[in-house]
Amino acid sequence: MFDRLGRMSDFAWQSSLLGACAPSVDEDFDALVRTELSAGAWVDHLPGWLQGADEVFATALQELPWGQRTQRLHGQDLLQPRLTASIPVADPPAGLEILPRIGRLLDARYGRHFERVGANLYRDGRDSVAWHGDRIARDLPQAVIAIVSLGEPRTFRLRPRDGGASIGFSLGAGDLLVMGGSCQRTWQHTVPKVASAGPRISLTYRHAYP
Ligand SMILES: O=C(O)CCC(=O)C(=O)O
Ligand SMILES: [Fe+2]
Repeated sequence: MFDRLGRMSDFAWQSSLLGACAPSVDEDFDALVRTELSAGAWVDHLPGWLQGADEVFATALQELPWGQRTQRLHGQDLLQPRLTASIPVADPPAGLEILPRIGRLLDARYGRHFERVGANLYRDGRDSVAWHGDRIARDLPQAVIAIVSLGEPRTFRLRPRDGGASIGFSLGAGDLLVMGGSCQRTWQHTVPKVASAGPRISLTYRHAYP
């Protein structure tokens, strides 16, 4: 797996040279669009919220403690088809000070205290996450999970847990997508495999689940 990661380091180094600008976000969340889903679930999308996403991508790729974890499927422990890392929002690695700034803005807007960032690295189109509701939030009546997308675009899909048509969002560099209400209980989401894709990192902000 690390040769796949190695190739990406070159990509990150190049994009940080090309696109360097100090990262910032729009504090007013102008241009945010909410989609009401069924059963009290909703999803917010704000394209291009984070300016300087390429620099954040490059730093996150270098500095986060990436690992490939296993998941139990049909009685077998299988490697997950993506790399992951988890850090406290308040204490990011050097160069990622934008992460707590984003956390404070999300806290204020969504009325939660986002404590941890779960980062996911989709090295190419073979990496993915299957249909799921986030386990930690599945038993809560209401939960908010905010995702900031970095790197190359990938499709993020949502579908009602009980069946029905899915809806898709193309998440590009700097996009914010927030799932709320009953979304983790009554809907599922996925980032499906695709024939070809460049590397993407998602930063998933999660609050405490008492
Ligand atoms: O990468 C994404 O946009 C989604 C990640 C996700 O659903 C998860 O980590 O639970
Ligand atoms: Fe998820």
